[in-house]
Amino acid sequence: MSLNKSTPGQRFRDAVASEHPLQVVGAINANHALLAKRAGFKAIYLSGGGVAAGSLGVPDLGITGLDDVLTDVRRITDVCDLPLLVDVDTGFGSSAFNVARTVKSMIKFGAAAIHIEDQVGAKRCGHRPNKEIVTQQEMVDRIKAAVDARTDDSFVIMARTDALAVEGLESALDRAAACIEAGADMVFPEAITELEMYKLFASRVKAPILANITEFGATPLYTTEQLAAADVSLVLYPLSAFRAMNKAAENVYTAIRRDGTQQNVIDTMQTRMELYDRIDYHTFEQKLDALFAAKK
Ligand SMILES: C[C@](O)(C(=O)O)[C@H](CC(=O)O)C(=O)O
Ligand SMILES: [Mg+2]
Repeated sequence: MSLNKSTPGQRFRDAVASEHPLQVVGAINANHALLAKRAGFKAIYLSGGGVAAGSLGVPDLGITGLDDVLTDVRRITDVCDLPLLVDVDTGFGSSAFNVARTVKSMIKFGAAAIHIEDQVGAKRCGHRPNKEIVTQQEMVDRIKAAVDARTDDSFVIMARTDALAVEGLESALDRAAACIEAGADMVFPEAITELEMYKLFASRVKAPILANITEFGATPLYTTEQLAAADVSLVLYPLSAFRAMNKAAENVYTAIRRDGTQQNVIDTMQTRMELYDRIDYHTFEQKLDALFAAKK
């Protein structure tokens, strides 16, 4: 792992400044973080829906707690120095103290940025019907609490608004502007349905805008070229590798159960050597051998 002395937050800001739009890709675990780095991404993401479905096996409905997410954050930041954007849902608790605790913990565990949203505590996935949101004032208070709790000024606070689907475009634009006024660094307008909308957010808030290009949702799969033209600064692929990995696992389970052997799916597998290469197995092994040799 290469050593980088700047803070995770600063590295995230630098990445946003250096790539237009910055591709931020979901990494469901530490192994995927290494794969994302190897593929050339400059920033990675820990999805709330991913922690829920992947680590806990439950839906994205506000069931996950702060410690569940922190465990995955620490595992990722322990092995990968790419700046990590973390989905903290509604902040893990309704008071300013809860939000403050969430922010402080995220910084401590090595995250670079969080996004915090304006849904009610019993939240839903942003691309599902019947979402409910808190008042603009309550959301602004969440942002103020988050900004105030920062123990590192470079740490990025991104405000997500789910208002478009609930109250419409004007409300979503107002909320985004109010969050930036309250000190948020970037805006994540959720479940956008038309490309031109991003431009409206960008010109209204004068801060970086994130486009959530999640599959099978409300937002078309816009390309980086289209998003750059719509003044988008960051593009998120939160669960793409997770969805592919799950499908691959299902195929393998089905085949082994059906055929009594894995021979028909062996070509779909990462080999032992590929795995060892991705996690740097041989360097660890050499260190171990050297240690034992020194003791002899
Ligand atoms: C970005 C998101 O918040 C997530 O948890 O990854 C989800 C993604 C999804 O369910 O596709 C969301 O958009 O609500
Ligand atoms: Mg989420």
